[in-house]
Amino acid sequence: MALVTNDFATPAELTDAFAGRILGILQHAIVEKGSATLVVSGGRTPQPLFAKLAEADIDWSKVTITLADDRWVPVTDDASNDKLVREHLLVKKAAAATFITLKHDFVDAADAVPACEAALADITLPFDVLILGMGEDGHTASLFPCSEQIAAGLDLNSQKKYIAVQPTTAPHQRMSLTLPALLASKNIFLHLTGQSKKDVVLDALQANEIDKPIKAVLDRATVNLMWAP
Ligand SMILES: O=C(O)[C@H](O)[C@@H](O)[C@H](O)[C@H](O)COP(=O)(O)O
Repeated sequence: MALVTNDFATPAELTDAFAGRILGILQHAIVEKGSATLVVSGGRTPQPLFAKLAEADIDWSKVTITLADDRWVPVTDDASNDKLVREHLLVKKAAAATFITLKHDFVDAADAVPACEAALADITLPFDVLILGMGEDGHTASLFPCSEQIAAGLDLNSQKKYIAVQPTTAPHQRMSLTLPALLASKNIFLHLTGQSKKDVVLDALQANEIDKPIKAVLDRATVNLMWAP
């Protein structure tokens, strides 16, 4: 499919423009169908974007927000994406949004997959907005190339929306949307800063095989790269 590159001079300019893009899509979805869905990723990159979105004056009560993935840690743990979203996105005006957590009360993430599937059952796919991040290893969401679960996570025939992942190059068990679930999105954004990550994306585009999970998304969807140095 296609990579649409949107380069910005600074992360601040990226944040402002990206927030505007997202809010426009959400607002259109609310007007068109009375609701909107936003899937966000965790990590460090999205925090300024979350702060910008949280201040926006749209009808957040019509928006459902969930995570592309989470670390299998208590939601009080600083590594938790659930905590990140609750502290930086579900505040101010965006506090009125509905949030679907991935973190259920199971010791092992694998035991929580049915609960995650059930929690998402009432959401009509495709998602309106999906925001992906990426690691230097080309992982996206928690589809890690190092994990034993990567083939299952990238299986386009999977009927599952979630998969429990045990990366070997990153801490914590993870819960992640599967590739087919990620691709069930009307607008897919890849939110990156720094030249090295951009180079990973450009190399993945040129690669002949899917050696990096991000390529599985790039090959099958129109991805809007939102990038700043
Ligand atoms: O749980 C996570 O860590 C994310 O969902 C993951 O996919 C993230 O987007 C990348 O690892 C980039 O993270 P940074 O923005 O911190 O570089």
